[in-house]
Amino acid sequence: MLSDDDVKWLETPQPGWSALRLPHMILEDSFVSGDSSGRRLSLRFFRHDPDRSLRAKVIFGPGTQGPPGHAHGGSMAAVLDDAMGGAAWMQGHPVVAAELTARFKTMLPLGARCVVEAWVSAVDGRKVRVAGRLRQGDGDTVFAEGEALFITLDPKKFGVLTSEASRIFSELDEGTS
Ligand SMILES: CCCCCCCCCCCC(=O)SCCNC(=O)CCNC(=O)[C@H](O)C(C)(C)COP(=O)(O)OP(=O)(O)OC[C@H]1O[C@@H](n2cnc3c(N)ncnc32)[C@H](O)[C@@H]1OP(=O)(O)O
Repeated sequence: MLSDDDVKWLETPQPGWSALRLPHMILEDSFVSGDSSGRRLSLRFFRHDPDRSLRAKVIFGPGTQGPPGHAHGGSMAAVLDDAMGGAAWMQGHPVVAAELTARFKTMLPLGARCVVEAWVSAVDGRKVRVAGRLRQGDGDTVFAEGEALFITLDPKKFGVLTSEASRIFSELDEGTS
C-alpha cells in the first residue's frame, strides 16, 4: 500500500531528530501505531533533540477516510493524542489523556506526507499540558492543531512500560551526548 519511497521518507529523520525505536509491546495492537499494512496510519516517531519535543512522520492511508479522498477528523485527533502523550512521556511524565481539543484547519489528502510536532507547554503538579500540530511534511500547510491535558499516574500502574520508556530515552541521550 505504501511505496518504497514513502517507507524511506517515513524512516528518515530530519536534521536534529533522533529515531525512537519503540518496542513491540508498545507497537503491537496500538490503535495509532500498530498497523503495518499501510492501509490506515503509518507512523514513525522521533525526538527533536534541541528541545526534546516529539516529532512524527505520518501518512494517512485509504482506511482513514472521512470526506472522500481526505482523512477523518477522528484519525487526525488520534494521531495528535498519541503524539502529545508521547511528548509528555518523553519528558518523563507517565500520563494518560484527560482532555483533548482538536482544531481542523485544512482537509488532509489521503497519502500526503505529514509531520506532527508535539511539545509540553506547562506542568502543574500532576497536570501536564501539551500542544501539537499536524502539518504538511514539505510545506507550511497546517491540517490540525491540538491541545490536551494529561494527568500523571503512579508509574507503578504502567509497570514495565515506565522502565521501557526510561531505557529508550536514556539510549537516545547516549546517542546524542
Ligand atoms: C516509550 C513510551 C511511549 C508511550 C507513549 C504512550 C502515549 C499514549 C498516549 C495515549 C493517550 C490516551 O489516549 S490515554 C487513553 C484515554 N484516557 C483515559 O482513558 C483516561 C481516563 N481517565 C482516568 O483514568 C482518570 O480520570 C485520570 C487518571 C485522568 C484522573 O484520575 P485520578 O488519577 O483519580 O486523578 P483525579 O484525582 O481525578 O485528578 C487529578 C487532578 O487532575 C484533574 N483532572 C482530572 N481529570 C480532569 C479533566 N478531565 N479535566 C480537568 N482536570 C482534570 C483533577 O481536577 C485533579 O486536579 P487537582 O485537584 O490535583 O488540582
